[in-house]
Amino acid sequence: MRVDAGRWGVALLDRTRTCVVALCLVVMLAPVARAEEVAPPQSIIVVTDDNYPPYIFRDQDGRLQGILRDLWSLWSERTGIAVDLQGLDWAEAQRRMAAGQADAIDTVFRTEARERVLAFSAPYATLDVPIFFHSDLSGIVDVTSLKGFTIGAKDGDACVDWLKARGIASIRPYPSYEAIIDAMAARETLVACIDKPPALYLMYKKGMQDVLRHTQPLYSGQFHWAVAKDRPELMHVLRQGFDLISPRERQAIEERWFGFSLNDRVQAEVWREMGKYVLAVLAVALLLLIWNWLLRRQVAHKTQSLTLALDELAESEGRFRTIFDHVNDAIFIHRADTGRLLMVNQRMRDMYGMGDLPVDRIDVGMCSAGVSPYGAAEAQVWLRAAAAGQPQQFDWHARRLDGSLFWVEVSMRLARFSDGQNRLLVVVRDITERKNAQDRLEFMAHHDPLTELPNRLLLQDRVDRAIALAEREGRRVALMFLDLDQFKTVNDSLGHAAGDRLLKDVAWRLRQCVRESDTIARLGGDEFVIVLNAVRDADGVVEVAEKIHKSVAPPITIEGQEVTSTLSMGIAMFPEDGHDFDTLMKKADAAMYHAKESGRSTYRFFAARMNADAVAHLALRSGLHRALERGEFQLYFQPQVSLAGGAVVGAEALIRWNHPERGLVSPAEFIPVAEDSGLIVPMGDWVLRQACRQAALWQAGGHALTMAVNLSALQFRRGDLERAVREALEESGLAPHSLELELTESIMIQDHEAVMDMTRRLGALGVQLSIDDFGTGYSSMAYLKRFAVDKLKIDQSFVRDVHTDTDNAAITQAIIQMAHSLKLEVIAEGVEVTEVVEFLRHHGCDLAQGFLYGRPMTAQRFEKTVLDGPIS
Ligand SMILES: Nc1nc2c(ncn2[C@@H]2O[C@@H]3COP(=O)(O)O[C@H]4[C@@H](O)[C@H](n5cnc6c(=O)[nH]c(N)nc65)O[C@@H]4COP(=O)(O)O[C@H]3[C@H]2O)c(=O)[nH]1
Repeated sequence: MRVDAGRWGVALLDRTRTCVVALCLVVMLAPVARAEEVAPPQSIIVVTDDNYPPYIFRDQDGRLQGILRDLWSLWSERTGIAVDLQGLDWAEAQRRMAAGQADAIDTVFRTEARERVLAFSAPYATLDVPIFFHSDLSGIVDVTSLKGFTIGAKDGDACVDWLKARGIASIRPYPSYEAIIDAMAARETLVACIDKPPALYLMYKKGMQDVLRHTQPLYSGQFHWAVAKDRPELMHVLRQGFDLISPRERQAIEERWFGFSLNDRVQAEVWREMGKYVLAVLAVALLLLIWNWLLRRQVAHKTQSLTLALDELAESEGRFRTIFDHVNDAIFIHRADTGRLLMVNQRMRDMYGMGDLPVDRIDVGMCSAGVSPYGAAEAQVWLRAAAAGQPQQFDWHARRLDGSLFWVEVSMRLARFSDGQNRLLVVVRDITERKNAQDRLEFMAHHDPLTELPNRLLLQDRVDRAIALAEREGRRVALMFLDLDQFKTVNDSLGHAAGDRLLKDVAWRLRQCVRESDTIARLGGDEFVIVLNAVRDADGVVEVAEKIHKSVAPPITIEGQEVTSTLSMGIAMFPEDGHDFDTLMKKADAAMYHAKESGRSTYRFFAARMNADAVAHLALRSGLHRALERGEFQLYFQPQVSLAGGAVVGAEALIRWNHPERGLVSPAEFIPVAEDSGLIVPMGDWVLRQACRQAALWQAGGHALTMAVNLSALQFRRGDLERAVREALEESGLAPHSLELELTESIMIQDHEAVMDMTRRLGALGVQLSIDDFGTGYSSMAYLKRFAVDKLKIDQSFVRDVHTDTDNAAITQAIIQMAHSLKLEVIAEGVEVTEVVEFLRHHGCDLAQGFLYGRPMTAQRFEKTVLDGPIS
């Protein structure tokens, strides 16, 4: 209700004001009319565009509607002058105005042409004229960008003149703005020049706000109404009439058609446009914010990852460094071109004694022995191959920074680094121990471990070379085969350690006798070979042989014993005796045996006969093996006589070999061979059984004889001597005290404890023990006391000439006295003449044995000549 009352109030106020204004207009116009004598018109014709919504347009019924219709109605109402407002096609409206068929024209822009004929009111609306275009087009921003397009425009519109004035001729005319908008909706026209207010109005009406866009205004036009220039009184009337319409009324009319004032509408449009921009800007800002946030998150993430990676890298670097420094091998990286080291591990520093020396002050050359065959030339070959991508592995003679040398195994390969540079990665292993072991093995393969002299293998090589050289130079080579005469005795009596010492001493002495270029080799046992290179003749060889004899002659002391060693030498010459190693060796060996047979401690050159002897010697060795099986051995017996009464009280069993071809062979020839081959043990057992059996037979025949049997050192060491003796006694039934075992001095002084034990056990069996060949070995009272021996046998070398040789007489006498002081019986062997018997009797010797009483003989002969016939 209050609202209605308000409206009514306003209407009443307006009507009152209108009456006042009309009255004033009459008052005001009266003097004018009087002055010009022109009466105000009763009615006026106003032509206008009929299609410029919302200013003026026709509704569905064809009636004019719009702001201008309402304004002119109000004007008519205020002035009392009827207004025939004619909405026409704009061109027609202009034509009628020009033809004087209308009093005023509205919705007209002010142009120069029009100013010439029309008088214009003040502008009442400012209208932008932009280009409208489909939103899917781009690049349309100003008039120049319109070229190539057909521009839609309302026929007779100011825009047509404006475009043409700017060279745009391709214009499609439409009867109204609505027709243009419809044509654009149908995409018949894509671009059009339309005044902005009707365009926006029509787009809004047809829901095409999003279909079309527009440029900045090409220009701005202003709406006027106008009258013919020659009708100022009419202009005056019209102006006064409009002055009667208040701005508020005008605004109310505009709001009614726009819904709000045109300016507000434009403002809203601006705000809407701005809003779009603001939204777009906000959206962009938001996107930027999100992007920024995402970027920050990504950066944070990356930073974290990077930190982690750096930590891992540092940790990995630490781990790498720990491993790098603690591996057992030295590792270094160096430049292949300059050899300069770039990186070394701790092991490398330790191995090469680098200390804290900066790595860039070391090059690989400083780490190499640099001596052939490991010199710079070889290194270059390996370095080049490794730099070409072929991994290399080789042994290298390395040098510590203090100059000392050692052996390494080097593995070298190309390493490509991230900086694109190629380096060599080198792993070095200290192989000094392995190398030394290899060298030692190599040495051992070619040398005798005891004396470190070349062995047979190396000897052969040296002989071959010496022969080749001598052949070229027309010279000779001497091959000397040496054998130590007493080695066996020393070895058996003083033990292996003593034997070894003797061999080493002899080796040392031999070295003093020959030139560096000559070769001394040890073949094993007591055999040595000397090769004299490039000798002129046999005289030179003789000189060396004598030098050698002199050199080995001085005795050496081993385990408190003075040992004198002599050598037997056989010499073969190239080219006379052979052209190859084997031949020369055989011949030198044969010559050596010949030297031995010739009395030892001498040398012999090879002669054809020696070869035959050597062959015979070999045959002896092999024949001996078969002799026992074939029953080729036989025992001979030599009588032992009591010097006091002249009775035969015993016999010594002496072995003989009835060789099928050679006849009787002396034990002096085959016993050493049997000892060498070990055959002496079964042979000794056989002798024991035979001798006991024979003694028992003789005893059974009424001859109370003791039976003396020789024992070899080997029987003591290897044979089960006690068992053999017991069995022989048991088998034969001989009383143990009738068996006398002859031991040599050399047996007595070997492995004391074992020998003492054995002699005690033999003694316990009840057998007698005597020492054979007393005086030739290491005659010592000490062991005579310790061993439970019963008898001494003075060696025949003293006895034989005791009547003529005072020295031997003195020795024999001393032995007899000493033996008796120890309560031992004494027997002298080698008694050949009665003078010796007298001497022995005179000095109290108990027994005698020798050719004087009978040579060794068969059992039958012994019975016939000794047992059955008295011995004088
Ligand atoms: N010039 C000369 N010589 C005399 C005289 N009286 C004895 N002979 C010899 O002197 C050697 C004594 O034996 P042997 O010293 O034990 O020396 C023995 C002994 O060591 C060894 N032998 C002999 N038979 C055996 C044996 O059955 N077993 C062992 N292990 N060795 C034996 O062979 C060596 C040599 O034996 P045979 O040639 O039989 O030589 C015997 C004997 O023929 C003499 O008045 N003048």
